[in-house]
Amino acid sequence: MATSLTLIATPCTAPRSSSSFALAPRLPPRCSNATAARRRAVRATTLQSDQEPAGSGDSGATTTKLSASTSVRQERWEGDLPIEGCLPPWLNGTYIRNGPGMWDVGEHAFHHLFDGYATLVRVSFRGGGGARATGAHRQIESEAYRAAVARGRPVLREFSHCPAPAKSLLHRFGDLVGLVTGAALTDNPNSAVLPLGDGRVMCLTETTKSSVLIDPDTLETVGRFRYTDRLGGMVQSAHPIVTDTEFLTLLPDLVRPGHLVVRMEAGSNERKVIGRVDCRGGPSPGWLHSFAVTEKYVVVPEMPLRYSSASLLTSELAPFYAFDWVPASGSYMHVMCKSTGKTVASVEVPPFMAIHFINAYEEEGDEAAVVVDCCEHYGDPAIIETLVLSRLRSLRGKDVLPNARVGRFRIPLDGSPFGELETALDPEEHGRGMDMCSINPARLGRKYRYAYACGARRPCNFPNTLTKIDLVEKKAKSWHEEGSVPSEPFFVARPGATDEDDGVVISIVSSDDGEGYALVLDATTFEEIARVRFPYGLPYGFHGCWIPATEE
Ligand SMILES: CC1=C(/C=C/C(C)=C\C=C\C(C)=C\C=C\C=C(C)\C=C\C=O)C(C)(C)CCC1
Ligand SMILES: [Fe+2]
Repeated sequence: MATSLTLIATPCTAPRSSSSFALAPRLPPRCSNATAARRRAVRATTLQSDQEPAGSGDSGATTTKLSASTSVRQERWEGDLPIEGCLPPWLNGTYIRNGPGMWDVGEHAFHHLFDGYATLVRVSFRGGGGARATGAHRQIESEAYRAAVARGRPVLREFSHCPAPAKSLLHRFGDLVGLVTGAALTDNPNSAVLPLGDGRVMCLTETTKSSVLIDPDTLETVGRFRYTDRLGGMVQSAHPIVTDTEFLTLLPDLVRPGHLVVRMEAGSNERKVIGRVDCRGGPSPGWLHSFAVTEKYVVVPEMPLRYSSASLLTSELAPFYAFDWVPASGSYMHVMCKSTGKTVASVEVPPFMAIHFINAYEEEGDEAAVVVDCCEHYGDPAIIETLVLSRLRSLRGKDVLPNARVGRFRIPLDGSPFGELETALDPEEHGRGMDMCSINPARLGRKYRYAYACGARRPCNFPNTLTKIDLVEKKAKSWHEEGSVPSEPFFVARPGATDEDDGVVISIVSSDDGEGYALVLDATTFEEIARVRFPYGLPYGFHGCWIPATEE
């Protein structure tokens, strides 16, 4: 494991994605066998194997293996990728994944998975006759990242890292201003990557200042996304709900515990308030990484893992980094009508701990309700500590991943004070672990059958399978390869499909032996149909997106 990082600002000479299909040398023919595909040299010309161990195999650069929790060794790389198996003829477009790929800077090694500086990984596919794939990775140039590289240590507050207080009184005053204004918080956008309805592509995490635009072809950081409204706010959901027409998100209010529900039209930079939900427990809002919507409603969760205002304002870590676990404060679900901004239900629910919400829908009739599904950790915040890097690295193969289930809330819309939380299917189906979920986006906010997630093949200390969960039959199918860590399975629908699971699932896999590849599964059968190998291992990443190719 490297504890320091040499940054190599590598000029990319390899062709770029959209035009690269035309320029790139021919890759192995469709449905080539794995050996033949691997024998073809990957053009890894931008990897500087003399300076940094970059990978393995045909690139010629062999040494230290990169795996899920090893920092990426170069700022960027771009090149052609060999395809093993068959890409579906309709799979034309670009998959981009965001995540915390760099946990070491200068002499500083971060402590937690969530701390890493954002690394984008891109795979552009062209299926059909003469199938091709190109790949790339690149660091997002946030202020946090650039300052850390320049100083050889982190300068802003990351998830588990608070910079030491300044020595001089004058600088301490500066620190205080930074804390109160939020300027001391990171802008490292390592969580989601989202194509907006107007064609721009945004990356972000939970600080409002972290929203940036990137170029999906070059992965270059275009610049900060500047909200032109005056809503301010230090934090936001890392998972806005984005459609062709709008961007919906929540802005937690840390002073008067609650959340603003806001909407931004495609093409605009101005968020407008739909309404406000008051939190019912205290002393601050429940941590809100993601939330759910139905066709009519926005569902605002409130769990007992709450923002620690004291931690955020004093730059000292709380028991759970930026959060306090306050079980006595209760758990609630609030439902706001999108068109009126009125809260139509606010119910107490059994204790829960959820980072990622899967989907929600309305049930009509005498017992009208909103059903909300999430990756639920049995009301226990232990998962946060499981994701400490030293544990991820040292406890491989040990059965220390806390149990998780598909938690299904039923929120009655008749004014009843309580909602229900049940387990949607036997958790043994997915190995008692599950998180990092996706659905067919056409089912967003509607009744749906399939969820894709990372599950567990025990013993394990981290989710290590891809799983397709059938919420009707209450069964799951899984993909697993010994020693491999797959990231969020991302569903891409076949153009023109009507069946919910007609498409593919894409995930990027980091294996213990230093391999990195994009895996393409048939979403119906959940069988592997192709893999596209990078010439080096890839760090773990969080969330992906799909950008269909435009007609040529
Ligand atoms: C959370 C706050 C901050 C920073 C957050 C950042 C930088 C990233 C959060 C990423 C998350 C929550 C990823 C979740 C992944 C879950 C996994 C892999 C689960 C696996 C389970 O089996 C600030 C900005 C520091 C301050 C406010 C709060
Ligand atoms: Fe997330």
